[in-house]
Amino acid sequence: MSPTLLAFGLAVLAWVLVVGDLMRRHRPTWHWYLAGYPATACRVVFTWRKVAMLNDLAVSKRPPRGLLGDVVVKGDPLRPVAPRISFPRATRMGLTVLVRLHAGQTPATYLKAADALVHAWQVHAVRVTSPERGLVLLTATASDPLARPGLATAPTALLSALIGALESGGAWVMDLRLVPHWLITGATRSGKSTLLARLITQLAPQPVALVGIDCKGGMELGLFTGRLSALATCRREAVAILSALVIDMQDRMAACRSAGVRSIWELPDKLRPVPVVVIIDEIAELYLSDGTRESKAEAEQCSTLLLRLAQLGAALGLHLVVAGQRVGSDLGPGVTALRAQLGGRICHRVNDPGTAEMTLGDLNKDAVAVAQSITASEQGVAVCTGPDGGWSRARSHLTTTEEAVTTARKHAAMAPELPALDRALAALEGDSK
Ligand SMILES: Nc1ncnc2c1ncn2[C@@H]1O[C@H](COP(=O)(O)OP(=O)(O)OP(=O)(O)O)[C@@H](O)[C@H]1O
Repeated sequence: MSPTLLAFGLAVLAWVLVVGDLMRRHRPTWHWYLAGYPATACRVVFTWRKVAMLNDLAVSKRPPRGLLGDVVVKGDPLRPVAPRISFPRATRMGLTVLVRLHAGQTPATYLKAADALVHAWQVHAVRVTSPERGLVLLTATASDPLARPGLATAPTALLSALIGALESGGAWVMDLRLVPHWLITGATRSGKSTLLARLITQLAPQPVALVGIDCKGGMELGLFTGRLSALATCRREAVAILSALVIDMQDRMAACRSAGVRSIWELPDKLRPVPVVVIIDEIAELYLSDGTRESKAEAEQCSTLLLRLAQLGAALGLHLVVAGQRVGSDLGPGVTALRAQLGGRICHRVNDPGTAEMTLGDLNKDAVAVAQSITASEQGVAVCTGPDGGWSRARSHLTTTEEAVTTARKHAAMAPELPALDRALAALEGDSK
């Protein structure tokens, strides 16, 4: 090889590794394609064999036991071969590598090695999926796309809300027609109320009744009073509202039965009752009791009513969005049963592993670990489940208090009247006088 060619080759390599690395750290997308990607791709290709060996991804073609005379000898055979990989393919946020599994390997081995890959490739995260039997797809993201998420867009649809951006750069959408009930958890200041505010501002312009249950004295959901069809600010009011909703649910059932349909969506437009979304901020307030008989009875009533709504409400246009700092079976016997009915899950930063496990553990174990790694500075970042059963990191769009109040005022006239709920709240006032 001529010295000029060699010098040119070395210069290109140096540019890719040094400049590329700098740009990768502070990149907009074009920098990533231009420089960050070549540097990371080189790192993937050149480190693959070593990383595979150190993380037990490489397998020797020789058997781990052999005959020495009449003696069977066991041990690690020499020269393990790293699995074959495709050339790293650039994506907007990072790169992907397809790995062909050795016979006998499963994606679980690669899941365990994901952390090692993050360090070896110097990227923000590596996700492991298996798009096809025998193949594993390693998706590396160069830097955290949720640090400054772009404004994602999504088509508008009834009962569908654009919440924010997914780690993949796509839109984070909560579609209540697809997933009727949701559980949202997160420690204090993790972004739950902001997410609820975003949900309400998205649903506010739609022909949907919004009912708030905020037993923290209505401090969070009180901002939306104008657009809410009813608001409960203490557990007594919550019981009244939930009881009225259960009666309304029975009326809806009767309407479906007499029309010979199985859900309100099959009813003709004129007969279809308005969909209702019940938003609960701080579920613990509904379940905790101070030990008195009255308080215990109230908590049990709440638990039963919520469970009934969750079990039967989906087809009848009654949806639950339940948020809480901590969700565990210690809150009450009904909590685990309710959780099973809340198919959509969103887990912000949590203080105890139990809450992350309770929110995501029954759906996906890897998601629990990722939720636990969310830091206090990542407000609004959460792990959310998708309609396909998968999960993703995501960040809600920041909805300011002013924005929330303005939207609620603007669409106040759209709030459908729910006379049964008004009557139930008025009866309570009458009783207390
Ligand atoms: N998506 C987001 N992007 C940026 N900042 C956010 C986002 N969501 C929330 N924050 C910031 O985090 C702060 C706390 O959020 P929020 O009040 O929603 O937390 P919370 O979980 O409801 O807390 P608490 O349980 O104490 O009410 C907000 O004031 C806001 O500044």
